[in-house]
Amino acid sequence: SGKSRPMRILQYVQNTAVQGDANSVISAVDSYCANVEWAMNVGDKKGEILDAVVLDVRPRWVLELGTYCGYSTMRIARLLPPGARLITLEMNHHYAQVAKQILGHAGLDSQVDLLVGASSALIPQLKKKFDMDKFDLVFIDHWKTSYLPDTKLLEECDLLASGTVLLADNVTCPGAPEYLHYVRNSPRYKSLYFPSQLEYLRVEDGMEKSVFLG
Ligand SMILES: Cn1cnc(CNC(=O)c2cc(-c3ccc(F)cc3)cc(O)c2O)c1
Ligand SMILES: [Mg+2]
Repeated sequence: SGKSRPMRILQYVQNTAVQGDANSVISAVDSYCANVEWAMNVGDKKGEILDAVVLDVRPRWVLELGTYCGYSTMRIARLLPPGARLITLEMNHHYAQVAKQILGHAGLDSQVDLLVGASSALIPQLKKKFDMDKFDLVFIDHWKTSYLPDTKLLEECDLLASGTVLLADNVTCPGAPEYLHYVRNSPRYKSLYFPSQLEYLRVEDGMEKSVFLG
């Protein structure tokens, strides 16, 4: 039952996870997607790399590109210091609707602003909309062909400070070759690859951590 895969994930979360307990919601999504049907969440293995980066950066302002069901949104939001904000952009209305409900079940919706629309249209509005200046951390996990143009747009909109960390999912599978070449060859980034596995599968994937040097 459940019309879509995101709906089926939401139903499983609502039926099995403890309301207000983010870790139980994260575990519920992982067990559903590992045992019932695969879904493109960052997953538990790469999720531990994401957690470590969030804890290291201790960001005040976080941007996520690509919300999907809100799995990585939860992983980030549950680790944020008080007063920090996570803005997540999703262009698919149905995914956003499901993510909002999953974030609500986890009790994390107060730290998160979920915007629906094209990242290329939303990014230029963020400073004014949220009265903010620079992001401390950007998690990139949307269309793989959008990674590079949106990174250049973040630079152009002056949303990156010296020290801002970009963390990109799927740089090996499905891959983001143009993005990788850019961050690894530009003098404006210090880049490092974190090898891992594609969510819920024994397939190589990894995340690229790139520090903007200003
Ligand atoms: C429809 N859509 C809305 N947002 C997006 C952006 N995300 C992805 O495309 C994405 C894809 C895969 C993946 C798919 C098939 C496969 F065989 C191997 C990997 C994994 C991920 O972690 C992803 O983030 C896609
Ligand atoms: Mg991904």
